[in-house]
Amino acid sequence: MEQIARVTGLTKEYRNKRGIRNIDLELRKGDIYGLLGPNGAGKSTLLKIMTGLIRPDKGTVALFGYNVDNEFENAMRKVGCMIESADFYDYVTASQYLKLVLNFYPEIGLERITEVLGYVGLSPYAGERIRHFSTGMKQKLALAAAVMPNPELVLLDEPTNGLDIEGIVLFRELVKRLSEEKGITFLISSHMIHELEQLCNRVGILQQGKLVQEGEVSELLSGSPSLEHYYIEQLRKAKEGNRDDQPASGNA
Ligand SMILES: Nc1ncnc2c1ncn2[C@@H]1O[C@H](COP(=O)(O)OP(=O)(O)OP(=O)(O)O)[C@@H](O)[C@H]1O
Repeated sequence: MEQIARVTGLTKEYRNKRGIRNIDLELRKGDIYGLLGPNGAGKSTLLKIMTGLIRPDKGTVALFGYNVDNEFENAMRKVGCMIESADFYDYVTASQYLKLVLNFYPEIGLERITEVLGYVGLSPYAGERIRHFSTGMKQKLALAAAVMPNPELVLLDEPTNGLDIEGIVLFRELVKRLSEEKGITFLISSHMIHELEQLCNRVGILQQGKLVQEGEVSELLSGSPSLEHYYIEQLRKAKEGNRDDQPASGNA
């Protein structure tokens, strides 16, 4: 299976000694990979390094075979992302905002704006100022921007935060559709285990900055009644293992 992303020995320690430690991770074409972990486990840190927003102390990230650190433009060419809650110029409308995003992609026509607004269910609000949007609507707009360049890899940090039930279902259907129809590979961080169980083919569990477990959802579920059950079990084991270990690198 074609390799889309390769993370090797990734380590980032903030001044407070927290962060992530020695993460290895691989994304293969077509994966919908769920990154699970409690608050402070290191999910955002990992995604920020993968998209070049912060630099690691050690380790490398290769996207499509290009190193994010020194071949950034090539590495990011086929990547869409939504990292932490999106900040917008809130005096512009949804369409105007997406038009600004299009400035980064001169090869893409204006008709794509209508298309991506339709994907996320925001067509009726295309002409409305973002200032009047709810949190969930902003999340949807950020997702629309992430898929704008027809990416082959999409990295999403807590994408369902602030979404209502309908929004969550719509999001799930959208990811599944983009995965099936366009073959897009996804890395999605979330606390929402049930969401990831229904959506992902593979998951990794981050705990206190370390990737303590990963695998195919179908395999993990063969020995557990649910992903939630499996997840809680893994966190418990990791905590027990940590008692005799070094001071934790995360605060989870
Ligand atoms: N800029 C920073 N300076 C110092 N510590 C930080 C910084 N950013 C994150 N941390 C710490 O690093 C650890 C990992 O944080 P991170 O935001 O990556 O976790 P997370 O898994 O995304 O958490 P959440 O689910 O709460 O968003 C936490 O202990 C956090 O307090």
